Amino acid sequence: MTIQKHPDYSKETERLSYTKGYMQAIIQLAELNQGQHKTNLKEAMEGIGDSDSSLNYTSLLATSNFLNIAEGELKHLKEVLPRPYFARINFKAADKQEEEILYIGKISLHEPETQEPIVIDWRSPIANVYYDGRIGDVSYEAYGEEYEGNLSKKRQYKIEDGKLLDFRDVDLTTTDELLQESLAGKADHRLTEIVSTIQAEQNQIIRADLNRPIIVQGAAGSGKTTIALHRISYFLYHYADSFRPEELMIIAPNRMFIDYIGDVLPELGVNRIRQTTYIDYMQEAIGEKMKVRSPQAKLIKLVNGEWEDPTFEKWVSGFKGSLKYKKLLDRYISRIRLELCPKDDFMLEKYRLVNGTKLKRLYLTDYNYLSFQKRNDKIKEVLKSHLRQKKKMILDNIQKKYDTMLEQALFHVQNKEKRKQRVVDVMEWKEERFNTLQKEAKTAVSRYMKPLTPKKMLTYYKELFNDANLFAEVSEDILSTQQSERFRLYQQDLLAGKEFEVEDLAPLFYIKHKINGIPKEKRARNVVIDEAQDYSHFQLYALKAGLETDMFTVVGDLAQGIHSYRGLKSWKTVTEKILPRSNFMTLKKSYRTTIEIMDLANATLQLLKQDFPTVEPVVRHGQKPSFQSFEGEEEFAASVLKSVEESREKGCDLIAVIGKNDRECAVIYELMKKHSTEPVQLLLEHEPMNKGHLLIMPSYVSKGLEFDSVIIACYNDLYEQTELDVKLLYVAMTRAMHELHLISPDREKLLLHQLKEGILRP
Ligand SMILES: Nc1ncnc2c1ncn2[C@@H]1O[C@H](COP(=O)(O)OP(=O)(O)OP(=O)(O)O)[C@@H](O)[C@H]1O
Repeated sequence: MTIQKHPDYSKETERLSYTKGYMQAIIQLAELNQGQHKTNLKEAMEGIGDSDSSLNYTSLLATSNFLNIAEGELKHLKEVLPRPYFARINFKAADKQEEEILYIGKISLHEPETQEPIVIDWRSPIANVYYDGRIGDVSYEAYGEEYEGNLSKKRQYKIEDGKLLDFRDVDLTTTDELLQESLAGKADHRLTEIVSTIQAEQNQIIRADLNRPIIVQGAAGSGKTTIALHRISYFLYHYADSFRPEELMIIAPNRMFIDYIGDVLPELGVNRIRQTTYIDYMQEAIGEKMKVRSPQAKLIKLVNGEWEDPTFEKWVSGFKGSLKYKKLLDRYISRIRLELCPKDDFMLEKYRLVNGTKLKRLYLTDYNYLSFQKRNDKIKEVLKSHLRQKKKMILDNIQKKYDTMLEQALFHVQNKEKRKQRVVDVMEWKEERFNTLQKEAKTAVSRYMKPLTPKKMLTYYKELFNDANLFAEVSEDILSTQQSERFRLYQQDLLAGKEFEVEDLAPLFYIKHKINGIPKEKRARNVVIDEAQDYSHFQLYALKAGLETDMFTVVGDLAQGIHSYRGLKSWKTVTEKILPRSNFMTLKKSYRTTIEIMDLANATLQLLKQDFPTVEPVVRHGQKPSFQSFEGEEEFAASVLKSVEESREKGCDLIAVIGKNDRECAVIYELMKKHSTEPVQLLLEHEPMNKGHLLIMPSYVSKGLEFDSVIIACYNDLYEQTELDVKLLYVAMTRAMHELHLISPDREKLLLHQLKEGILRP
């Protein structure tokens, strides 16, 4: 049946043009308001969207005043105009007679007079029943109360450029066709908003308790990044009155990611939030000029097999990311605290102004919650205030003493000459005494505070490794004597070269927090961390401590943990020790990849010792992955080109050739430049992609990205059955949305020989 023949078609088209007319009117009015042309409003109104009688002048005027729209909102309204809503629900609240028809879109609009909703926002409490509720009896929560009702219809619309193209009702029996259609789309629309097709398991995460941290373990392609961004939008909607977007910070793995998400956030009505990478943020917050080695440097060396002693190098990274290292630093910080803590009495000449014990107590107990620098500032204030009060008293006493002396001179010295001399002397002594005291008083506080002022934070970090005895003491029963000394020398050597590893940033940030405090303007109240499996325990802990909040949204996938030598191997410590208030949730379905590709990726994952759950692809079929072997350069190039051609024929735009490492990719790139007729781009870092080019990149660079078609090419550097190689292969496979091709000298080089028959195309 064509949609035009649907009995509701004309009602639906009328509704659409009514909504659009209303929105257009508001847009024009808001623009008029903004232009301060209110005087001619009435004339200007003539001819505006008057197709519907309800758009009368008064109602619009009220709306325009009521909606004295901010520029950003107006822009958003214009953006949603071509698709004012995407779904509707028929809902009868338990306490009402009438069923309501509610249209769901990306903004909310109400009739100003009747307050009847024209469109409700997807983030509003009642919209939850669209995402969560099945047809029938449902409930939703709003402002702490539970509301019940009956959902009799869920209808989805396909509206493009303001035209109604299709609509269909969703119930228990129909699969979600809109989702299917959306997933069949192209990769260059990646990370668009998915408000119309959010799935129940994803909805639960978006709407999970906003006052608690959340940790999401989500399979590759399960929508972690997408869902994190939607949760931000949901959060800001709910706390619009009490939370400024600037107080929310997304920490993305690299700049490329920020470009990606940069497109989606405005579509979700989210502006002005902070977006940064871990390294950028750390450097900014630490506030010292530092040379930090590339975060990929270690991994690349590891993948290329270039480490002299990989076991030790991995151990160093692991240790620096562990809470044991935090414990070691805590001991060191404790010593610094004692060094900086006031002990002596605060004196002005022979006068004791403040008792040392009191100052010590203030520092160690009362100001315990503050950084050392801030405690220092407070102590300084205490000293200054005591000095101010007591100086006057001391000066008065001196004054009295000399007055008495003067009196004695005047009345008891008989000899005139002697008396005169005595008076002059007393006056001079007094002045001298006053001057000395004043001078003393001027510098008393700074003299007292000088030895208590913290050194530069980087100096402290370096000193820790330069002093063998000190390090041995603070590492006692944390590291063995041998480990301790080897680690100390490693660090000493590293820092002598004025370089830091990424793993040093969390310790430095933590020390800065304890010693100087992280400046308020650098802190955030709510933090979103993507690709969290690449973070270490200490990184997460330090962020929580330094930002002084546990309001974190942490999303990641342990199966893609290619940095697990420094990162997480399980979520246990994070949920139990670092973010104990958190909700832990999982996403098991993959929305990116076809069943056939996911079968292969799952089988590859099973080669690992660690037991990762099988990822369930949503029902979307495609071709089985292909495998081609080759002999020699010519055959290799021909195989890649054949895969590219096949993918292009299937309509794939974004195609990536993924090699194991940068070495391999450089070779493939040269070969492709020679043989391919299309332009080729080599991506060794996270840099902007030239869409329309054939992209060549190492497996670790592909993490977090997605392509219509992926060609995994193994020319020289084979994948071995190690944890890292299997994960790299898994990451590469799960980048594919529609097509996957594998090329290597033989199956073994891609670990395919271990897989059961039938997974690959014959
Ligand atoms: N409910 C949905 N409706 C439509 N598309 C979706 C939905 N959920 C996820 N997707 C799509 O699935 C793809 C994967 O999403 P996303 O990149 O957020 O996943 P991820 O879990 O972060 O992946 P990875 O860990 O592999 O990088 C994207 O193209 C996204 O648009």
